[in-house]
Amino acid sequence: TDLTRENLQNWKELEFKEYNFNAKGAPLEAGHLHALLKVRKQFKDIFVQMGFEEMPTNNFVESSFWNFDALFQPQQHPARDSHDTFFLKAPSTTRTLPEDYVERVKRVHESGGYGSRGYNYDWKREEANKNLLRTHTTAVSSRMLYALAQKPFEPKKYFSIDRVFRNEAVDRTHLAEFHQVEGLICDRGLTLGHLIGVLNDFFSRLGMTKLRFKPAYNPYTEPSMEIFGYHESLGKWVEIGNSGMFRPEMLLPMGLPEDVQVIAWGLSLERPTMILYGIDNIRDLFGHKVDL
Ligand SMILES: COC[C@@H]1[C@H](c2ccc(C#Cc3ccccc3)cc2)[C@@H]2CN(C(=O)Nc3ccc(OC4CC4)cc3)C[C@@H](O)[C@@H](O)CN12
Repeated sequence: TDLTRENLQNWKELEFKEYNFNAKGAPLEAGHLHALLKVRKQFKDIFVQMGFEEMPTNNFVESSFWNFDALFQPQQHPARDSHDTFFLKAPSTTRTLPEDYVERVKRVHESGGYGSRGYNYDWKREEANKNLLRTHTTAVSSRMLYALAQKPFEPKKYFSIDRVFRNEAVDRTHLAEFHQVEGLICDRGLTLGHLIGVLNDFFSRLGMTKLRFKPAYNPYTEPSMEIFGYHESLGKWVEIGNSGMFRPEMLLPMGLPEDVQVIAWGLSLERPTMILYGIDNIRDLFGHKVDL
């Protein structure tokens, strides 16, 4: 019917069905935030609330120097061979390193110093130049601490949450890559007690209020502790991360003052996400069939 004035009026004569206010609306086709991204935001919010600044992690490619040598990880360490690490073919080597700092790292590996015996081996520059996919975000922490040491000292709290790559056999709970979460505090007079305190604070914000610590070893931290937390709903103790105090052999060649310590800890994003969302096969975190 054409839109004449009288036609527009005739709706008054039409019979309308009673409006059903209980009818459900049509389901909205909406997207979902991926569980990993929701947990990443949860961790980021916790770090920001605790006064931590985020480190720039936008370089998956790293030199062996920053990923290993700067951390006092010896060149013959098993983690540094191609069974555990993805080395790059092109560009296979890094271009620039701070030469004076490289000299101090070479010396502390070969003959110690700063009160350390060192490892007593021939440190090779070619090994340090090899490019790789970073195996931990601790490579970013070493860059940040070196940069901090080039200015008059001020205490800092940094965190990072990003992808790391390990050339390992994949299985139900391990992929060749995962997201590492890392926090560090750099200040004068820090002790293991401060580390235990900040870990209790950090994990209590995740609902883990009972923590236990077990002595552990990392090449770049001494002492080191594995962290366990009692998970109420699982009703059992779960391993929730690793931690320690960066060694003087790492901090002093950077130029940090002798009375400055750095406490640090790390965990993953995948494991807490799997626990928080009840996912028992890590592949269910990825791929098309996700409906978290
Ligand atoms: C090769 O994979 C290592 C990974 C990953 C990990 C381990 C250590 C570090 C580190 C470090 C570090 C140490 C010293 C200084 C700086 C960084 C980072 C990631 C998780 C670390 N882990 C881990 O995330 N477990 C975890 C964390 C949180 C959590 O939250 C609860 C649900 C609320 C539950 C579980 C422990 C285990 O899963 C472990 O089997 C697997 N680990």
